Amino acid sequence: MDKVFVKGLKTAAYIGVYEWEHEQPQPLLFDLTMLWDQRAAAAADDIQLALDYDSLSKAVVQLVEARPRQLIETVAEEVAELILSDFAVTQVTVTVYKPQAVAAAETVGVEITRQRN
Ligand SMILES: Nc1nc2c(c(=O)[nH]1)N=C([C@H](O)[C@@H](O)CO)CN2
Repeated sequence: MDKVFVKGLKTAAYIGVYEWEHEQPQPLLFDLTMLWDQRAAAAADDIQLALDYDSLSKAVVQLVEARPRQLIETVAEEVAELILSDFAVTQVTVTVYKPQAVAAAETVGVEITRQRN
């Protein structure tokens, strides 16, 4: 199956288990990979038949920045749910990076793959 992807999507999120993490935003980055049959869009050369990575990215940023959360696992699940419900996608892989979480590490994160029921 074909894929549409977004790599390194930047957000500023209130995220973490510590009180101070809810007082200032910190970067959360996302890689998003969606299964998508692109043949109809390519044949018609029509954005209406494509998975629009621009509107999808904007929807993800809006969701992530909307409210504070404790765990990056929660953010990953909510982003996957949004993409499966609001876009005609059957499977999505969401990777969340929290680069400022562990000083000794380049980054930390989680990755999930979810399918539409
Ligand atoms: N599996 C997780 N472990 C941890 C998380 C998390 O979201 N998922 N969060 C924290 C703290 O918020 C940390 O990032 C602060 O530096 C610790 N472990």
